[in-house]
Amino acid sequence: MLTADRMAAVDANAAALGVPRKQLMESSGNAVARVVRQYVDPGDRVILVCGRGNNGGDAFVAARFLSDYDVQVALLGHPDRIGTDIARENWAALQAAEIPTTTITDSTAIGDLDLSGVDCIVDAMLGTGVTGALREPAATAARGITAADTPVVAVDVPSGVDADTGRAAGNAVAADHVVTFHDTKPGLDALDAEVTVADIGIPAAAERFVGPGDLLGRDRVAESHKGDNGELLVIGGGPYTGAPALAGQAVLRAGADLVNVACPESVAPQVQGYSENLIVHPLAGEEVTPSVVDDLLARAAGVDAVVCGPGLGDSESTRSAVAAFLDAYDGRVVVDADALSVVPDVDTDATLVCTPHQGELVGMGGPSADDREQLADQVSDFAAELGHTVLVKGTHDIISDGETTRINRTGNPGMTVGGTGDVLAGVVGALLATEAPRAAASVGAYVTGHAGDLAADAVGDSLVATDLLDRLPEALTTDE
Ligand SMILES: NC(=O)C1=CN([C@@H]2O[C@H](COP(=O)(O)OP(=O)(O)OC[C@H]3O[C@@H](n4cnc5c(N)ncnc54)[C@H](O)[C@@H]3O)[C@@H](O)[C@H]2O)[C@H](O)CC1
Ligand SMILES: [K+]
Repeated sequence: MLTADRMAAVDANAAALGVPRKQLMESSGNAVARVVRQYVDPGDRVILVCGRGNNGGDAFVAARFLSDYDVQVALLGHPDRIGTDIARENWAALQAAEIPTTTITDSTAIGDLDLSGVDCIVDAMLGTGVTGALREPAATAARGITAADTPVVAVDVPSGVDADTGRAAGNAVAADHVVTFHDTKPGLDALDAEVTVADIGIPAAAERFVGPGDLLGRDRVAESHKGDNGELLVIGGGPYTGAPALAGQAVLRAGADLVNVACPESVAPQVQGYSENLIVHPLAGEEVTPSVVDDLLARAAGVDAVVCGPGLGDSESTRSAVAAFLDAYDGRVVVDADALSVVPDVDTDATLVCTPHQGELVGMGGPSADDREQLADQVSDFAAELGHTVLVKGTHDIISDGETTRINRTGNPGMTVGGTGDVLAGVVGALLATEAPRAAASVGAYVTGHAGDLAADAVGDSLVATDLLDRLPEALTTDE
């Protein structure tokens, strides 16, 4: 079951894997023609009523697969205003092949659309691109198609229906049969229509591997205010100073608005010294101890997400403090580094994203396996048991919440240098402020690895963690 947004992500991931949308459209059109043939005999009349988007494009392709029939392609709108290159190319192919087409360019001419004597109507006016109620001429055409006493095959979703909800903002086509692509859509269940799910050749990898499609639809709101894109608290430092500073800077580079770094007063000036962009809160003492937990809880109460772990060290007192914090906190937390080992023993209401490398995973009582797919299955079971999202860092990162498991393939051997894990924790934290845990972990791993790949292109083996910070803005943008 895929929502329209997830479908768009999978589609873009397929394109990145070398299966471009035009190829998918070819398979979609073929699949539509296959269903149409169930309703007609050779020589019968088929009319395909098409919109100017890719839904119409699917039907332009279908028309080429229906050469045994008396086919008519009706375009609602002017051919010059076909919205996408791939639909326009398929429209041009119809002209070159002399397949009969008509265009309906204003709302009065829609009355000329003669549906009498037609044996099958293909509804390809609108698919997942619909916004709001059907406008003219589609609204009138939808009434005509529904009123005709003829089998109606809808492409992807009946025009006017929202594929996510099954509802229509205005009128919509009542279809007898819906041919949808790759996977079913939530809104199709509620319809009184037969549904065919057509395999259009999207590789399973487009869903399994995190890709550029996963970055879609997460643009910052144009008129956002300070805080809308997240305020974070990083809890770290003590034996180390660089780790919390890297995590804090990564939070900002990944798009959050504000970052507070709570660290022992002994290292606070040093942490602040790395960057004027960080708001540093000194905690009493030389390491994080149970006596500062109330202070941490008070600071964490006002933020959108917490990153806990970078540079904390693993003293008994620090581990008790982390356990007490997680015990009492109910927000969203990325748990990294030395903080990870306490997770299996705490009973927390917080929503955790744990970011262990394979050694830390074992330290948490988790699995180990050399085979990626075997490890992925085991990580899924481990995450389900833990009740939290787990991101296992490695050559290929494994992300699972126990329900869905994703693999990230960005990144390179140069990233085994110190500090890249702190950057990852900060990036995931920033995303966790505004996104669901699995999405934050998946996109965080992808973006951090991508930043590492961009850095490796520039500096090769000399890569250091701060190189990643500089490349995060580019790694977060998508060409889509
Ligand atoms: N992987 C896939 O899922 C594939 C899907 N394909 C097909 O592509 C459509 C979605 O195409 P898209 O171009 O994004 O949108 P539409 O064709 O549905 O509509 C865009 C078109 O409609 C106009 N419009 C929007 N709202 C309204 C309205 N209320 N009234 C009138 N007109 C409206 C808008 O202005 C645009 O011109 C998907 O459903 C599949 O059929 C491809 O085959 C590739 C693989
Ligand atoms: K449709």
